[in-house]
Amino acid sequence: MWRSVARRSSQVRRLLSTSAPPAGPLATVPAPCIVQKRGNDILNDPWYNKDTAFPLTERDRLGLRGLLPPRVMSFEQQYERFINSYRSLEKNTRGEPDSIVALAKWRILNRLHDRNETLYFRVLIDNIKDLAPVIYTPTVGLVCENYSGLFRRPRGMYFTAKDKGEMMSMIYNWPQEKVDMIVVTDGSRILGLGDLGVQGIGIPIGKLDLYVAAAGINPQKVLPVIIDVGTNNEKLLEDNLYLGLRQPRLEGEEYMAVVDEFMEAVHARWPQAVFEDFQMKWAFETLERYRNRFCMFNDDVQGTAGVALAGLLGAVRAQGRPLHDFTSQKIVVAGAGSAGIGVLSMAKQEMSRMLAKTGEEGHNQFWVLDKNGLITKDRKDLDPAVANFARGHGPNEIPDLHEGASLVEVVRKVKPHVLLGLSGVGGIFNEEVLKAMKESDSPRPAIFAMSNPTTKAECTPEDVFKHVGENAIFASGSPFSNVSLGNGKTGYANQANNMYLFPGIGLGALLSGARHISDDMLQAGAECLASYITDDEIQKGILFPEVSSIRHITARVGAAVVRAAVAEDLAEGCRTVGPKELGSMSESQTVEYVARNMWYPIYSPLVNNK
Ligand SMILES: NC(=O)c1ccc[n+]([C@@H]2O[C@H](COP(=O)([O-])OP(=O)(O)OC[C@H]3O[C@@H](n4cnc5c(N)ncnc54)[C@H](O)[C@@H]3O)[C@@H](O)[C@H]2O)c1
Ligand SMILES: O=C(O)C[C@H](O)C(=O)O
Ligand SMILES: [Mg+2]
Repeated sequence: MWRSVARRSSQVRRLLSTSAPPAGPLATVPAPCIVQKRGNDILNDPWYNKDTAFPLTERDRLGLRGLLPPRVMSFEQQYERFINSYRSLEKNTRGEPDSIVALAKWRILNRLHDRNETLYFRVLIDNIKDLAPVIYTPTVGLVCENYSGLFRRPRGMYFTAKDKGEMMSMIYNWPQEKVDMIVVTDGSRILGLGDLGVQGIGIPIGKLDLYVAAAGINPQKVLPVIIDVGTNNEKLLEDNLYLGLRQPRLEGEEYMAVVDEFMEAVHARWPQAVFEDFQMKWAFETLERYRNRFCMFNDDVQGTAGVALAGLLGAVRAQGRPLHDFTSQKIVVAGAGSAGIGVLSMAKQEMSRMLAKTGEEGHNQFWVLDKNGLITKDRKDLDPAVANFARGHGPNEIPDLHEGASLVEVVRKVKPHVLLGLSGVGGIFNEEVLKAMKESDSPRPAIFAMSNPTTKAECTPEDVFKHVGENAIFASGSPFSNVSLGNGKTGYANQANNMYLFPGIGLGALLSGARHISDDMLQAGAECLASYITDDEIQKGILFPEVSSIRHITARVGAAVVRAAVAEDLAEGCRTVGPKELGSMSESQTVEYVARNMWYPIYSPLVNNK
């Protein structure tokens, strides 16, 4: 794989330097947009509303004369006005508790989202590094926790256990003819915050904001969905203001029947869905059940796996070793849930692929812990997905590492190259554990604290560089600031979040017209991400690109996914571009094709058709 990564990486760099960045508008004169509405109905529709930027001719044409103040502002002026208010808010809330500031920022953005989508997404795209933490992790976690109190307007669709038998007709209540991307949760495991019931809808909303900002999915064609089958969160059940079904979660066949009906209903109208933040048992069950029947993937299992794999390969490069040495890296994973097992499965697959090329035999390179400590074959009632990684009693085992051993014991004895956390428990990579990582067999011990939101991160970058040393490599699921190490040196706080992959996987699947999303398509996306970072950056401890380049990355990941779909004969083409044409595109032409199809927020002239 390394050769293909290196080749791809040089092509990607060439493309970056020679072609226009996919972040900007591709046509200077936007195509007109036909609207069926007039007057106030347009002003109240965030998809068409331009606020004070409606030109006079359009105000006449659309019955808006007199409904707006007379001065016509430009898009740029509106943009500046919003950014100024946002910066004032930052200034005025300085010194307030973090959660107050975060929610104030979310509110001002959410109000813009509700009012004027074009301006909202331009603000988001141009300031993605600053704003991703507001619309996505960590603030999205806070928003979900407080959703019932924050609720002002609905967004997306709410399917519940009480809608059984009605979903097929309900799906036609959604006003848009076409939907390209659906993100759905059942609210059962929201980030590391547990069961938040209906309030989990904040996650599909936040993820779809990223689909628009990073992948250029048209915001008129996205659909956030919550499937509310109740909640087992006692606090919510007792809360009078809770907006979801006040009943315990459906389980077993009753649960599956609701999700099955939703999938059939949604599929009757639109093709693509992404599953997000389902508790482990349902994450795996629904993935197995639907992945070959529908064009869907589970982002926590599969998106996370690809991002982690890119990081793990980066950690090998940082040690100055050939990629093949990945097969002998010792990896300790804290968390045997949907994300942890997803990562382990993909990493194991990658190791097997590498070993198959040289005909070598591999060993179990993973030590996995859950809330009861190290998982061994002595563990009773092991989930089959987890059992694959349980430690045994063979000659390759480290003596004395018993069932249920603590994290610090495991790290001390294994001396892993990588310590990866997907436990949802904040702070478990404590001083003792990190000091044990100092004895790692790697010259660049890597610590991935991937749990979200920030409060659930297994450790902070400060702790890592202090206790493990300056040569350590750090990545986290939620954003942290880099650490100044003195002597002008920087300890990089990478963000290892599935946001680097899910937009590209979705976009690639859409633009290839893939019937379903295969392992090869996912692997191609992960390899593309891994190749994005140069050797110089890797040496500095940079494993993932800046969030500000997410649109560039997504165009390339999307193209890699398209090409993998074509290679596997899964691509049926999209709109006027058929499978044959997709197959004849070179790598750079595929990137251009993907970039060309990314929506970009500019005001289109509106033409009334009523
Ligand atoms: N960075 C990313 O892109 C990304 C992607 C997906 C999930 N996540 C995060 O990963 C976390 C877990 O997600 P999930 O879907 O796997 O959840 P899950 O509930 O399915 O799994 C959590 C696992 O952690 C284990 N665990 C609990 N306490 C532990 C401890 N003290 N030590 C070791 N293991 C412990 C549990 O037993 C379980 O196996 C969440 O915080 C989520 O936000 C991050
Ligand atoms: O939502 C995120 O930030 C990443 C991931 O999907 C998670 O569940 O934590
Ligand atoms: Mg998730």
